[in-house]
Amino acid sequence: MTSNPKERAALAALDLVEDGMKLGLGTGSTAKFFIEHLGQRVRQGLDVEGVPTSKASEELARANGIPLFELAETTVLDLDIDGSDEITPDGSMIKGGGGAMLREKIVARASKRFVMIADVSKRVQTLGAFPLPIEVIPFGQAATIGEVRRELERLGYEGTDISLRSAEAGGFFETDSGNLVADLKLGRIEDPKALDEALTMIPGVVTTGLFLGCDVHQILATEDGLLNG
Ligand SMILES: O=C[C@H](O)[C@H](O)[C@H](O)COP(=O)(O)O
Repeated sequence: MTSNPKERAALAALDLVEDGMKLGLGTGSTAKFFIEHLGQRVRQGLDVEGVPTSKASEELARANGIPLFELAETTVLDLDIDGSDEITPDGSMIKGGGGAMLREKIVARASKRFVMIADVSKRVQTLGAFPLPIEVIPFGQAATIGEVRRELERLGYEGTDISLRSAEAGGFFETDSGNLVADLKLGRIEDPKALDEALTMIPGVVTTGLFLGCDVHQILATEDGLLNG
């Protein structure tokens, strides 16, 4: 058994996978472990298909021989396995550290069961220490950010540091949908629902990294075992 908490959580999620399932394949370093181990099982004969939540996960899944398909109007996934940047005991999350939150939300919504895998450091009592990513369309981004700032002030977040995410190769980070990501350093989010509603009402904001009200099963791992398990 591995001592890596992310891999441990991924392996625990693998136990939930059954023959014939349609799966959502998450994004990030924890989901990567899941996809790699799933690939091993597929090579041993497991019959599943997956919908990746990012181009990176698509490439990884293909390299690991996992059959892929596209979401259609009537597609219902059996199980979505994804990571998180912060999660509270009641399952509210910040996601999007890798910029994949839009596809991740679509896939989570299409799934009968949503399982979050993470190392235990992602567990928080209050969201917001991790900067909240929001996806913004490039057109009029400066005006959109101005609106975001005004909404934050209206909600009582004074002088929030807002930065457009940079790409490692230089320039701005671009999401798989060709948009930008702004990271909001809020520190503490008292009312995530009110914040999410206010931000998503702004026309240039496509979505936020807040995942709220999901019926999510949490698998949190330490070096020694699973939390509560
Ligand atoms: O956009 C990225 C996703 O929301 C990830 O699930 C999240 O950032 C967690 O990633 P990791 O497993 O690398 O901590």
